[in-house]
Amino acid sequence: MRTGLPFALPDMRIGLLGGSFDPAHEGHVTITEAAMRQFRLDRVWWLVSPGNPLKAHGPAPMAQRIAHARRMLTDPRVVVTDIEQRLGTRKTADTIAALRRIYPGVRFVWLMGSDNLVQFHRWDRWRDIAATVPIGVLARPGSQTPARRSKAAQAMARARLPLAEAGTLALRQPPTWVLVNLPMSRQSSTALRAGR
Ligand SMILES: Nc1ncnc2c1ncn2[C@@H]1O[C@H](COP(=O)(O)OP(=O)(O)OP(=O)(O)O)[C@@H](O)[C@H]1O
Ligand SMILES: O=C(O)c1ccc[n+]([C@@H]2O[C@H](COP(=O)([O-])O)[C@@H](O)[C@H]2O)c1
Repeated sequence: MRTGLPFALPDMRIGLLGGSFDPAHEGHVTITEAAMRQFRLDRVWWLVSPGNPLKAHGPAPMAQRIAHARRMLTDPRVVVTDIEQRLGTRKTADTIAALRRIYPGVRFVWLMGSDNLVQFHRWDRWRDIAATVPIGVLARPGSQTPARRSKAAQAMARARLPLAEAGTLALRQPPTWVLVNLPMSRQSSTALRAGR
C-alpha cells in the first residue's frame, strides 16, 4: 500500500463522492448520509479533486479544502482524501481504474448529485465509467427532471434499478444505477463563495 492512501478491505462497499468541495457544505453531508443508508455502504470517501476537468477556474488550495471538509464531518466512516492528487489522476475514468488496481475486491460505487448526471455524457469515457462501477445519483433541487431526461440517463435507461433495490447497488454488475430522491439540500459551493 502506498502511503497516505485510505485503508480498505476486500468486499467493503465504498462510495466515492468526487468533488471540488470549494467549500464543502451541508449538501455534501446530507447526500453522503443518504448514500450510506440507501446503498448500505461501509464507507464514503470524499475525493477532493485537484481540479474538475470541465471547470475553467481552478479551485482553492487543496489543503484548505481538505481541512474545511474534515471540519464538516463527524462520522468516522466518511474519509476525506486527496487521493487523486497522490495518484496523479484528474479524470474520473483514470481515478476509478487506478483505485480498482490498488484495491482489488473492494466494491466501489460512484456517487454524484443529479446536477452532475445532467452533464455526465460530457465526461471523458463516461460509458466506460458506467460499465465499470455502479452509480448512485442523489437528487439535487432543480435538476431531477433534467437528470431523468439527460443523455446519459436515456442511454442507461435499461440499467436503472428501482429505488426499492438501492440496497443491492454495490453488489450489482455494472452498468447499474439508481436515483434517490430524498432528502434534498439547497446548499451549493457557488452560493457559499458568493456569501449567500
Ligand atoms: N445540495 C446538493 N444536493 C445534491 N448533490 C450535491 C449537493 N451539493 C453538491 N452535490 C454533489 O456533490 C458532488 C460535489 O459537488 P461540488 O463539490 O461541486 O459542490 P457544488 O455545490 O456543486 O459546487 P459548485 O456550486 O461550485 O458547482 C457533485 O456530485 C454534486 O452534484
Ligand atoms: O472525468 C471527467 O471528465 C470529469 C468531468 C467533470 C467532472 N468530473 C468529476 O466529477 C466530480 C464532481 O466535480 P465538481 O467540480 O462538480 O465537484 C469530480 O470528482 C470531478 O473530477 C469528472
